[in-house]
Parts: sequence; C-alpha cells; structure tokens
Amino acid sequence: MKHIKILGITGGVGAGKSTILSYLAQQYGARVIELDKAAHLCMQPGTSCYEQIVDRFGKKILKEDGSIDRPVLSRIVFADRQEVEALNHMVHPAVKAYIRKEIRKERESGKVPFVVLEAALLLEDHYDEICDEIWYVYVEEETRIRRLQSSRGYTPEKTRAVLKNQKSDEEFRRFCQFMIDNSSDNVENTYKQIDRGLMTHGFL
Ligand SMILES: CC(C)(COP(=O)(O)OP(=O)(O)OC[C@H]1O[C@@H](n2cnc3c(N)ncnc32)[C@H](O)[C@@H]1O)[C@@H](O)C(=O)NCCC(=O)NCCS
Ligand SMILES: Nc1ncnc2c1ncn2[C@@H]1O[C@H](COP(=O)(O)OP(=O)(O)OP(=O)(O)O)[C@@H](O)[C@H]1O
Repeated sequence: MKHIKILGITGGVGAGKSTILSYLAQQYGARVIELDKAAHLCMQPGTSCYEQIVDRFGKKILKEDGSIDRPVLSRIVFADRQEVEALNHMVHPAVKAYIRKEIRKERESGKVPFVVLEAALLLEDHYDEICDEIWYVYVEEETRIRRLQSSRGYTPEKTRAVLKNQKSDEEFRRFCQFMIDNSSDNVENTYKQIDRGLMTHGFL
C-alpha cells in the first residue's frame, strides 16, 4: 500500500476552504474530501444517524420527502450549544469511519499525490490523529460576513451564530502547522501561499 500524505484544511465559516480545495484538486490532482458533504451523506434517510437525529429533534426537522431540512435543523442547533453538541455526537463518529474508509481506498489505489480533508471542526474532532498536518485558512470576520452575505445570502446574524460554535482565531493559530491568509480579494495571492506551503512542508 502506498503511503499517501493527508493534509487537513480548516478555518471558520466562509474563510475560503472550499475555494482552496478546488485549487488543490485542479492544480495538484489531490483527492479532496469535504466533511460537511460526508456528514450530509451519513445523515440520509435509512442511516442510523438519521434515525437518531429524528428521535432527538422530532419530525419538525423533516421535509415532505422525509429527508432532513438542513436550514431548519441549522436554526435549532446553532442557537444552542447543547443542541449542536448532541448533533455532533450523533454524526461525527459516522463521518470519521467514512473518512478512514476513503483514505484506505486511496492508499490501495495509489493514484493521487495526497488527500485533503476539509472541515471547520478538524481540531475539535481530533483529525490530527489522521492528518500529517492541519493548515488554517484565515480571513478576518467582517470580510467573511460580507462574502457569505453576497454569495450565500447568509445574514450577518447567521454567520455570527455559526462562528460562535467554532474555534477562535487564536486557537486555530496555536494548533495548526501552517496559516494561509485568504483576506486578499485577489485569490492568486492565496494560491501562491499554498504552492509554497506544499513545497516547504513535503507534500510534493
Ligand atoms: C447544522 C446543519 C444541519 C446545517 O446545514 P446547512 O446546510 O445550513 O449548512 P452546511 O452544512 O453547509 O454548514 C455550513 C457551515 O456551518 C459550519 N458547521 C456545520 N456543522 C457544524 C457544527 N456541528 N459545529 C460547528 N460548525 C458547523 C461549517 O463551517 C459549515 O461549513 C449541518 O451543517 C449539519 O448537519 N451539521 C452536522 C454535521 C457536521 O458537524 N458537519 C461539520 C463537519 S463534520
Ligand atoms: N480570496 C477571495 N476573494 C474573494 N472572495 C473569496 C475569496 N476566497 C473565497 N471567496 C468567496 O468567499 C465565499 C466563502 O468561501 P468558501 O465557500 O470557499 O468558504 P468555506 O471556508 O468553504 O466556507 P464553509 O465553512 O461554510 O464551508 C465564497 O463565495 C467564495 O467564492
């Protein structure tokens, strides 16, 4: 089995993690796995996570077709830390098992130069056990609020509510091995930092 390195990309909501992931996939052929997307897969009807979530939050969080209405669930959990913790407790073990399986598949096939895992919660969920390094994507809060308002229609209140459930800038800096500053509206400045990081940190 080929040893393929695992790079974690983290940072708060709207920092530009998905933007960076697209670059890593297109420019370097990396396999990228978004934990949000993996979580959505693990919460589909028929899974044990789905059953647990409906048991806890009730049928009011379901759409007509029986799937989970994420904006509704989002309003409940991001208003109350206990609720978000309950959700995490149900979803995160399944996500981690899925990630481990995907990494094993990539190592068996040996086709990609490295694997990238992306989530706001890599540190909380101890993905340092799986990743060779975790890199932090930094953008100051007001810029993120502005970008998310124009691209996703998030109100400043929604962005702030999500932020409150995520690590502070100081904690991200303390626990990550490299920082990418994505504050510039010219994304080429960000790409240059990634190129340099991959080179100097042994991913290429
Ligand atoms: C709460 C849910 C229903 C909201 O869905 P919605 O479609 O509105 O938003 P989306 O999934 O795109 O998430 C938006 C952003 O919120 C943040 N976020 C999501 N879940 C969490 C969480 N549990 N704790 C802190 N921040 C979170 C992330 O920055 C994420 O990118 C959804 O995020 C969810 O199911 N979360 C639980 C799964 C999870 O923890 N995912 C995070 C990585 S494992
Ligand atoms: N350097 C940049 N200049 C201008 N806009 C940017 C830049 N980087 C990202 N954006 C925009 O900011 C928004 C948020 O970026 P993105 O979706 O990549 O964030 P994210 O960290 O993946 O968010 P989430 O945590 O919610 O998944 C997007 O609309 C994206 O196009």
